[in-house]
Amino acid sequence: MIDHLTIAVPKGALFPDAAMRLRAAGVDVPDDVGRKLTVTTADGTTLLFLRPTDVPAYVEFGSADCGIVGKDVLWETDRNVAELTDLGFGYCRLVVAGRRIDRYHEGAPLPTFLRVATKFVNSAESFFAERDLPVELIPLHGSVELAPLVGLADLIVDLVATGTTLREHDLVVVEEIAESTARFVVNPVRFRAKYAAITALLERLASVPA
Ligand SMILES: Nc1ncnc2c1ncn2[C@@H]1O[C@H](COP(=O)(O)OP(=O)(O)OP(=O)(O)O)[C@@H](O)[C@H]1O
Ligand SMILES: O=P(O)(O)OC[C@H]1O[C@H](OP(=O)(O)OP(=O)(O)O)[C@H](O)[C@@H]1O
Repeated sequence: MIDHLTIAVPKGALFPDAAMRLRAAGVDVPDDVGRKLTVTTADGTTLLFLRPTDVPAYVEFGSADCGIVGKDVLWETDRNVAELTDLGFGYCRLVVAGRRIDRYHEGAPLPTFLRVATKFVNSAESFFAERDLPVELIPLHGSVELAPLVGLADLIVDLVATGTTLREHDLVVVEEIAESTARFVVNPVRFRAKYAAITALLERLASVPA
């Protein structure tokens, strides 16, 4: 009997490359997801279209057998999913950034009690803790670059891809924390239960160049 897979597919920035890669691996992903939540393809594969940060939850609880998600999301989650491969696309860097005018990137002393705005609370906390820098983290959900411009924070920790958003707001990278790309993740129990179907998909995904 063939095991049909349910795959968690990220919407947003990762969707075009994730869809292209899945199609090259033989999964019939629609071009336009629009407001669709899920589709089942002709070969019986079910696709769930999710906010990227929700992918690990759907995979851990087994609502999806496997999925695609940015490494940056995995840094921030305690969800029990197994990362099987680096898919290579969705490259971006998690960085500490600040206002050019503050010259932190040129070694200007940081305020004693730094305020740092970010969506990446765990990564930021570990980064500053390793450097013994006391910080007050301000968790935000988006438009993080605004925080230093209006005095909410001294620094931000955020993703940078092209660098356009930083440049347009006269912000600069102070330090790089890590690099992120999209990963193929699985539910560890489902991996054993649907080993043949998941490894076949993994091999097809991994054989397509990024
Ligand atoms: N320039 C970029 N900026 C942000 N994320 C990027 C970029 N390039 C690639 N990515 C990847 O895309 C993912 C974010 O996608 P997107 O911006 O669509 O979601 P989001 O709205 O920030 O997330 P969510 O809705 O889950 O909070 C990141 O997790 C990262 O892996
Ligand atoms: O270096 P760039 O190519 O300019 O990309 C970086 C921007 O993209 C992301 O924002 P996103 O579009 O996910 O919006 P949000 O974080 O404000 O939700 C990230 O948080 C930066 O703002």
